[in-house]
Amino acid sequence: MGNSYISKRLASFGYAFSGIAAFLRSEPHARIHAVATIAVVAAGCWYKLATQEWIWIVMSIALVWTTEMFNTVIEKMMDHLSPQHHPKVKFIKDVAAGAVLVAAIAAAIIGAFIFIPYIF
Ligand SMILES: Nc1ncnc2c1ncn2[C@@H]1O[C@H](COP(=O)(O)OP(=O)(O)OP(=O)(O)O)[C@@H](O)[C@H]1O
Repeated sequence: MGNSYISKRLASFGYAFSGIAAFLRSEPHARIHAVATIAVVAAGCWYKLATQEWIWIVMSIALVWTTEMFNTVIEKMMDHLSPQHHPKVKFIKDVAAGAVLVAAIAAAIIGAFIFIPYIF
């Protein structure tokens, strides 16, 4: 019983990782986020950020990735459930896209607060 519990939990991790891989493979936006993430982490290492600064950077990166992943899920779900044009689908997709924009603006502001003093 213990073994089957652990193997089920491991399988769930496997599905979650394959979800991340599928997101990276299928979505051009995901690859843009991956490049941006690598650039920000490289800059953070270059400027030797403090622990508090890393915490803000990691939270910002996670916020942008999670909102983009949920936005993709909502888009795919609506395309599957309601392929025809509908004002409610427009509202759902636009609000989901707006959530990504809010996260991206917040991440850009946090990035500016952290990196501008190092750069200048
Ligand atoms: N079924 C629909 N009914 C009404 N409006 C829609 C519908 N599908 C898309 N739209 C409108 O088109 C916009 C773009 O939708 P789409 O699903 O192509 O997202 P996208 O941001 O272009 O996605 P991606 O670039 O990741 O493919 C939506 O935000 C919405 O305004």
